[in-house]
Amino acid sequence: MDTSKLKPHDPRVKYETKLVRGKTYSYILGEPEGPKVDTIVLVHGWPDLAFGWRHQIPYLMSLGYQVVAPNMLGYAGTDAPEDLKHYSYKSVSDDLAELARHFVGQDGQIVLGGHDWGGAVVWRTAFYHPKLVKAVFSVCTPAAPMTTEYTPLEVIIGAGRLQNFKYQLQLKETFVQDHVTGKDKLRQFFKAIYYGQGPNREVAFNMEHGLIIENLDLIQDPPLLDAAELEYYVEQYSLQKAPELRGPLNWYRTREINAKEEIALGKTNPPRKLEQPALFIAASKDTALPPAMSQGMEAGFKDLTRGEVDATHWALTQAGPEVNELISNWLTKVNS
Ligand SMILES: O=C(NCCCc1ccccc1)N[C@H]1CC[C@H](OCc2c(F)cccc2F)CC1
Repeated sequence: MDTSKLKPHDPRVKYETKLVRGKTYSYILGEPEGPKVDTIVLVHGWPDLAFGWRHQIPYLMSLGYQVVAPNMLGYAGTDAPEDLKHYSYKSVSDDLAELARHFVGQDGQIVLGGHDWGGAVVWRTAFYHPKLVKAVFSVCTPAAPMTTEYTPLEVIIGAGRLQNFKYQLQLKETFVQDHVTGKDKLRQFFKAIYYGQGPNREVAFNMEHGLIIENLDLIQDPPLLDAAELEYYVEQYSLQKAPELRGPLNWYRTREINAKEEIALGKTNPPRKLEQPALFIAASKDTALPPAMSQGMEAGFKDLTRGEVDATHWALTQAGPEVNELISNWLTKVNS
């Protein structure tokens, strides 16, 4: 079968929606041609879409996997609830579990994969739903230990730690959603996020500041998105009513909610090593999630496989074949 990357509105996959714990989720569904080996659920990050897995979906289908890639809460044809509680790791994990069970039944199992925020989500989902998740992988995002006390990000960054997360101090406020609304601004935003630059190599997004609004209109075509893909991102984000980035940015407003939830859950469900086979793929040039952040994560796993690809944060598209090979080799072990 044709394992080339999905194009926008690609006929090789289906585009469906399901009501999941009161929210409508839209998702890409890819069916294998022959007998199904397993079901894989793929979870994207920010600012991305199910389409962000376009290099992986046809390839995994050709290996015999049924692939379910949701647009996560706040994105594209999925609901963007106002209440931030719906965006917590625990709530999103429970959404993914319910969505997955539509495909594998109450006692079935899935392989679960994530990128970026989706990587953070899949580590927690494997913890909260150990019977459902038979194996779990994350691209770029290392596993963070369960929170035992809440420290505001301002305090952590003010103390000189996690400087690569400085941009999150801007994203959690309303500046970006107030200034990036409407198709033209969204188009410039995606050009900036996917490494487009101005005529004098100006950038309009970096880890230090986040969005640099004064450079936004200078940004030219991005190296990592072709014209049709760029339009698809603009079109899909425009399915949300203005401010279109409110839902996606809500993920950056969950830090206290996640901390409180994990502290409470930790009392009845204490941290333990993940028993499932796990794969972590680092991206050598990811400035938001540098490989060094994964130091020591082995301590949380019984069976962790590590890989690395030579790519930026957008490793799924920039190093598609290399990511696919690492996943495939690991899946062979999982199913052996
Ligand atoms: O903000 C994120 N992605 C946006 C990248 C923007 C970008 C655009 C263009 C080029 C490069 C970058 N990702 C989040 C994902 C969750 C993370 O928080 C939880 C967490 C920890 F704090 C520590 C260890 C693991 C862990 F999961 C915090 C970064």
